[in-house]
Amino acid sequence: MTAVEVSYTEDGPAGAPVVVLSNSLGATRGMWDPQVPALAERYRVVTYDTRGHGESPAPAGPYTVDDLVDDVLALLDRLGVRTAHVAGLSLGGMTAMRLAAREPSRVGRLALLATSARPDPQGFLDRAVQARSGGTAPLAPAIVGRWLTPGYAAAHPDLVARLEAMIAGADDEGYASCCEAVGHFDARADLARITAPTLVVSGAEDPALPPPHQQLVADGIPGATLVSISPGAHLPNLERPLEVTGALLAHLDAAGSHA
Ligand SMILES: O=C(O)CC1=CCC(=O)O1
Repeated sequence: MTAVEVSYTEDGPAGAPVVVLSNSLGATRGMWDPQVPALAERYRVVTYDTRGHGESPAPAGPYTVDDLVDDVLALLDRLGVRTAHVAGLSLGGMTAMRLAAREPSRVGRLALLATSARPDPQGFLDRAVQARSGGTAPLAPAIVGRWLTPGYAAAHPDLVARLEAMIAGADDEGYASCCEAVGHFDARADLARITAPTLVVSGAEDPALPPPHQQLVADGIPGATLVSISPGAHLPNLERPLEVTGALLAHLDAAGSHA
């Protein structure tokens, strides 16, 4: 499929090394709001909406994660960026992982949060059917119930409402097609080929993609480091922003890392 022109935002100094942040299924680039200000102090931070989400186009499916990688490469080309650090969460992590395996020269350092090299397919394929038939809004409460730990969600009703609205705002066909991209994703054979220095982050209580998924990714990528955020669920960057931002900065700032 032809790459689409995704909608994006840039923050930080124009001449600084570039960090691209890729969102999870159902979220928008706004999910990175807690990370952007600190990262933008010394990086040119590019956040974008994965196709089917936020302000990006939602062409008719099916999509594969390779299509989403093509969108990121097209974005980098549009920005005149040859090499970027790339961080992604969940579906965004799958995009980042596949990008690093396919185009190693375009990725400096890699950060893979709450993601998987082989998600359990059926749940995502079933969800694609539900999104097409009934829309994303009715799915939102159950999905957000996996993004935050129960205690944190109960204490932060405004955040829960904002996240549910993000999911309801996704294009139904685009969201369903991204569910299918997740359901068909299998990067297990890619892992050993990834050469970018890699940080893997787990939410210790993540019910969506539990820690064994990130353990498999960290075990498969040569030299990868695994950090567990506890308590933390599927979006630990929202619930534990200081820890996750700190881990990202420590990884990106490592000596000789500047892309
Ligand atoms: O939406 C979920 O339930 C969890 C998830 C899987 C892939 C992704 O990006 O989010």
